[in-house]
Amino acid sequence: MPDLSPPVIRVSYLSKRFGAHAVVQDVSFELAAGETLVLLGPSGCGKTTLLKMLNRLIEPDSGTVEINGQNVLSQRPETLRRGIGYVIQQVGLLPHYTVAENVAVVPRLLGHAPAAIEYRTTALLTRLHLPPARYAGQYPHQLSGGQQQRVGLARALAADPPIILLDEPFGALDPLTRASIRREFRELEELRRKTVVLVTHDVTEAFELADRILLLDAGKVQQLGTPRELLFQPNNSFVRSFFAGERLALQLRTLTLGDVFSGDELRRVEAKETEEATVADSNAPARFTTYITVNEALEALTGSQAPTAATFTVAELMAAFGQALQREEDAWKR
Ligand SMILES: Nc1ncnc2c1ncn2[C@@H]1O[C@H](COP(=O)(O)OP(=O)(O)OP(=O)(O)O)[C@@H](O)[C@H]1O
Repeated sequence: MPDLSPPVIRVSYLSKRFGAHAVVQDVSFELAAGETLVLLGPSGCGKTTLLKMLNRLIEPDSGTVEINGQNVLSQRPETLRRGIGYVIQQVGLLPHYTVAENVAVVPRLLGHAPAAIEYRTTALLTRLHLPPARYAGQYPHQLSGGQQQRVGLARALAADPPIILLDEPFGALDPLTRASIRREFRELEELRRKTVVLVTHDVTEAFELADRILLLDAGKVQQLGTPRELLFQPNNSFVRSFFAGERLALQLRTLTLGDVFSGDELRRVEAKETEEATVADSNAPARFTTYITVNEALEALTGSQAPTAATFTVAELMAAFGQALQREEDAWKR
């Protein structure tokens, strides 16, 4: 049976001008429940304007946005926004409220019971590595940028909205903090179930987080597709040149062990891992499954927790990766 449920977000022919400047032009896309769409493109291409039209912080000139099959214009903006989590680069925490009070803002507006709010706040802060005993009573200025960003994310998740919009959520952080928060973000079970639209101009970030990427230039969609499609099957020269500078890094993050090794080779690795797996605790080294990316495998092989079960070396992995790239490029040429 085909799935007849409407997409969670459906955007049709959305356009917006500021004066003579057409900032978003005829943008359409659909997003299924649980999908993460990344809006990517150079500075000023209209990403933030597009994102803000989803929760009516900006009203479009033409086109429609439907959330769960309902036109957003038929709902009061305040009601609509309470059902959609929103995180911005500047975080926007209330300076005179504690961390716990900041997280509780929307659940309070929604009239949730105080005990339920406290339970939820405690759980979220714990999950986001901000132990409540230490951080719940602190004020935003007492936190580092990365910690403030986590509080912003906890606040967006507090009322458990099915949709989360994120505008350059890691933009203000230094590259190392940025990479580690991004990893935590990806592993957060809470977010995996949600429909997410995330704005970034960072291609690595887009490739790590996106199920699909919408690449914009001057307000127009240049390509909408999976990271793999954008990388190996670019629609036009803009798409190709946009990724040219980081091609190798992106290829390493796109191809998985399943792509580079044959089924037999992977079965050998998995059999050895199973044989050697003694305690499966959270400190156990990463396991080499079909789905882990070549980049993750390289990090595991060269890191302090190199899996003893590896049946291949870095050199063998790179050779197999080179061959897989060739196969991939040949396949798209055909
Ligand atoms: N309220 C406004 N009035 C006039 N022009 C605006 C307004 N908001 C945005 N713009 C212009 O629209 C264009 C797109 O802005 P937008 O913030 O959507 O881009 P962006 O892709 O998110 O950029 P960045 O990555 O730099 O944040 C820019 O040229 C910007 O100057």
